[in-house]
Amino acid sequence: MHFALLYANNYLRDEPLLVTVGDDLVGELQPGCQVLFSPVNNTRRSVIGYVTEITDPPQPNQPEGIITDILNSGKPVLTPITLQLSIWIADYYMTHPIEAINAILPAPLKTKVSETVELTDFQLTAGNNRKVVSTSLRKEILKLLQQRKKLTVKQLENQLGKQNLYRTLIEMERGGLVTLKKAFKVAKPKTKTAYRFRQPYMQQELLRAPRQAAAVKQLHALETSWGFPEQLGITTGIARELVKKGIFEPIKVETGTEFSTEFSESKKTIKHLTDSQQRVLNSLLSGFRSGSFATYLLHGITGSGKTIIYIELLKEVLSAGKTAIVLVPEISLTPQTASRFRQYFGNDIQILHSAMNNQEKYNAWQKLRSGKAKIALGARSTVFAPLQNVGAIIVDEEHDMAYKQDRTPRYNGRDTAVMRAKLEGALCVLGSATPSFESFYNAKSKKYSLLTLPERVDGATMPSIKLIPMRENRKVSFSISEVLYEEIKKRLERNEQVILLQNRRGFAGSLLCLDCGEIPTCKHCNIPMVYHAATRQLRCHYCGHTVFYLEQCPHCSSANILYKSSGTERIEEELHKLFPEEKILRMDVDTTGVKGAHAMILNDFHEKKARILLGTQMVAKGLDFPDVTLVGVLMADIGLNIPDFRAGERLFALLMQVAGRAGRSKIPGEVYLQTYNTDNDVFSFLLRGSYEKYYHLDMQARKALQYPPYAKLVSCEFSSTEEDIAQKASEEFAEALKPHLHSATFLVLGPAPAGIARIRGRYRYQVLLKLPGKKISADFLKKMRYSLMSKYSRNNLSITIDVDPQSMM
Ligand SMILES: Nc1ncnc2c1ncn2[C@@H]1O[C@H](COP(=O)(O)OP(=O)(O)OP(=O)(O)O)[C@@H](O)[C@H]1O
Ligand SMILES: [Zn+2]
Repeated sequence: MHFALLYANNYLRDEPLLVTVGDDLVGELQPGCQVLFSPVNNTRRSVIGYVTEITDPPQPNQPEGIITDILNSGKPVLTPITLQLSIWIADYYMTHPIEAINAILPAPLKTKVSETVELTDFQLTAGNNRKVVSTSLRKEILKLLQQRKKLTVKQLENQLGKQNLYRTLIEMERGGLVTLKKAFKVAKPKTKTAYRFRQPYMQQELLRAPRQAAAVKQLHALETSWGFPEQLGITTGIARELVKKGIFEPIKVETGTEFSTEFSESKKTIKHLTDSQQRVLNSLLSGFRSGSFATYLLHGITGSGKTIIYIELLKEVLSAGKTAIVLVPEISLTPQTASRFRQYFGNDIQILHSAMNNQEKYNAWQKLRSGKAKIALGARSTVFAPLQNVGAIIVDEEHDMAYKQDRTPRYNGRDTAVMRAKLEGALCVLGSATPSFESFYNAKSKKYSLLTLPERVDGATMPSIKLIPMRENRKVSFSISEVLYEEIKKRLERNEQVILLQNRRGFAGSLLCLDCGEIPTCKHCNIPMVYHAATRQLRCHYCGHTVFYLEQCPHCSSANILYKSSGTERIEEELHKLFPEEKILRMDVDTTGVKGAHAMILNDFHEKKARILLGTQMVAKGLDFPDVTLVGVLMADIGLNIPDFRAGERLFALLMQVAGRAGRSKIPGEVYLQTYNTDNDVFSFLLRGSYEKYYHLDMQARKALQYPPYAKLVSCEFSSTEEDIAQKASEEFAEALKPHLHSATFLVLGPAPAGIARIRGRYRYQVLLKLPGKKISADFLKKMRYSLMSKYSRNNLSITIDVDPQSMM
């Protein structure tokens, strides 16, 4: 008898299951293989599992089932290193190994979609290779395939009345007779009807119906050549009227955000690296050549030319016969970076993004697994790319919050990258103009090697930053000061470009009644709702709940409403009034909901089809446009009010990043921040351009209060549809913890209702653990979790443990 250890779906355990291996599979099976196994007591059920070890001789335990087949052509789906990584994730982030494995593998690999079998050309032309076709079973299979060309494994099994054919098929594949692969039904992309002008728009067209006229005007103003009825402020009925009149025509537009490679930029040849770039590259290259694990933090100011250093490093990695991983925060937001890498590496690079369909994802994964592509570039989960022999892992914009996954397993892609590099014996490079304070601390304490690029390339200088105190300055519109207005005007006169940032949409558009003080809040989520003028609706940004809004207080009917801070949409209107001739590009969640929208907006800006780009945080990320000479932040204080100890760090980074979009070539840039509280430390250090001084200041506060990096945080969330259960469970948890931890080395905060006390009808309580001594037994926490969950299983209790939480709302 032969045995193996495996983790299986639906078995939420920390220890692997012991199973027997069918005799015919011995020799095929390797650690990392995806298999089907049948539990002892239910041989008809088959569950997908992942083998971690082949053990022989047997252990004293009773086997819990038998492996009946191997999937994925018998090739392991986990490399020895991604297998180790899954165990590390499970341990560090306090989840189960099977959950970590399921996070590592892309969806199409985990589906029950049966693999299909096809004859190869070789088989059709070269005649039969006697050795391989010798058994009658194989002959039967070939005969069936000759009739039907392509069959799923299941169909073959049914037709032949046999089970577990994989083993045989794998051998036939090896003999070159058939190929096995998964084929997915490609779902038709979702589309929605939009409208565009049938003929080029002509001003003289007189429309008496005011709504139709407004819609025509609105469509003219949009950055896209088409618009959905709600963007045009009309019903589908009115849109059809316009179609009848021959003014509009309907088109189908694909919805869903998708990365588009349509961002086109001609390849820039960089003749030689600057001295600083060369110095940094040399350090990285010698680190790489030494062949051992090391982590570098590349602190290069905005516009210092980090991308080309990554590219030069990767060239060396590939020529040494190794592979590499590049992580970016959100791929749709950085089409420019992705396209630059592609220009250099062509087919050697595989870009991964969440909007690929299953077939594309599956193909991309196989390409990396087989070594046909040597570089994987993508967001967070790309850290799990099935590459072997990884020589370098690059984490661009390493400070970005998007690296943290906000569902189980709650891993941080950046930290996982460092761990994977360690397991691979590879080089890890974390790059940013505003490193996370944790990473900077690690560099200061010599855990990482610090490399700096202190100046911009090509003689460009850092932009100058100025504050506009809003209380003392005249405004030309609700959200724009006279000073900023004049500066924008100056840039337009010189045909330069402007980027305007309005921070965070969740806070923009909030309402307050100046008569009764009412703030409309979502009845499900207990958070303020946001006003959307286009649809005249209030919307909850957590659960999507909407209500109609008539620009008056729902409580006392007063029309005296304060729009606490304006959303990008409202600012766009103000800009239209101030600069009626100017085309304005707006980039926020509303304008980027359709396929390729980010790239489209950025392309337009790149080609100078518009000179003003207005947006949320999206406009702060990595954009590199030489003609941008002015950056304006409309309410620079927003962001400081988030209940989070990292609020200062985050706002500092955001403002520094957005400021860094200005003056990236010969013409110097200027940055204006409209503020309400000019005394804040964030602003004073920003004016001095002193990232490091602000870091030291913030570190003092963190040290005093024992926040990371001085302590490790673990946040435990208790939620239930019954409020008292969530509260009771969290109290019991906190009580049970106390005797096990010594007050010198830990702190338990709470329980308290979470920042957002209710989401989708569930009440949430939080217990926050600060662990200066770093370690708490994961086993202990997990056991408490299980026992509480089973105690309150009838009350719908769920407990989420978040290690190193990034946001505690
Ligand atoms: N040695 C060089 N000579 C001339 N131009 C260069 C050189 N190195 C980089 N550049 C150009 O400088 C610009 C800025 O480079 P890059 O976008 O890599 O900056 P970055 O460090 O990533 O900045 P940010 O952190 O703001 O995104 C790019 O247009 C790039 O092509
Ligand atoms: Zn809601």
